[in-house]
Amino acid sequence: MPKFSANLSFLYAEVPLIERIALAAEDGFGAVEYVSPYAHDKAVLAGALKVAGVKQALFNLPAGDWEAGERGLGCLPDRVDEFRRGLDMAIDYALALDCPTLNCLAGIAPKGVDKAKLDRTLAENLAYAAPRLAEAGIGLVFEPINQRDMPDYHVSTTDHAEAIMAMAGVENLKLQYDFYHMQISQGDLVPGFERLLARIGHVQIADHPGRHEPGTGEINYGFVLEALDRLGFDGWVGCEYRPLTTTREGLGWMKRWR
Ligand SMILES: O=C(O)[C@H](O)C(=O)CO
Ligand SMILES: [Mg+2]
Repeated sequence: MPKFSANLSFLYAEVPLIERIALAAEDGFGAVEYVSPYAHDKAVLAGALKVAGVKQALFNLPAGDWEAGERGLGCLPDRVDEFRRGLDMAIDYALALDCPTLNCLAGIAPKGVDKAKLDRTLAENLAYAAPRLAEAGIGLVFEPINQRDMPDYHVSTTDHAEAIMAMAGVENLKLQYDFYHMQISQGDLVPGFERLLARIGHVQIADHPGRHEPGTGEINYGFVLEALDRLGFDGWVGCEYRPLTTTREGLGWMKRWR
């Protein structure tokens, strides 16, 4: 049975983040994840997880100035110091929240900078972070994101991500396989997942078009989720979709998997 994590940057958006944790638990999610915990006191977050009885599955390394359009520091050659400082803060939060996995956002490719230099910077940052996270008992993932939702995001395909992993050459580095982005960037969803299974540390789901609940679009999530089970994927499956109406009204698709 897939283990579902509620992505609180998308679900229960009608209430503040801390309150979303209890709602996710009431609806049967075993874990929560979100883009960023850093605006919140880690003790408050840890307390809310404990009271609700859910785990923290994932969050992202500090990703720069989100409001200004930044989407990660991973590939940015002039932000390496900031990346490293952010890593320390992320480890601090992950230990307080008992979070097993952190996601590194590669970032938007700056105009006019050689792509090979961006690749090298990303690989070096991942190679710096992975062993430090391993020492703290935390896994590292990074995620290809489609160009339509995030124009100029540096990594959009699994081929590119695999090349970066080969350059980084470290243990403790896996992929975040987001079926929504994969559908837009390259398709071949289940065979692609199966080929990379041993290198996948976290999964996320949403339907396409619209990035809404499974069952609202063209992706056959019955088939996809059965495949995850059949293939023995035992990581968290993050529900990273925008509910068509409210989160609760849109949870019908999950009943089959309880
Ligand atoms: O957008 C996504 O798919 C991500 O998983 C993310 O965390 C950045 O928005
Ligand atoms: Mg995602």
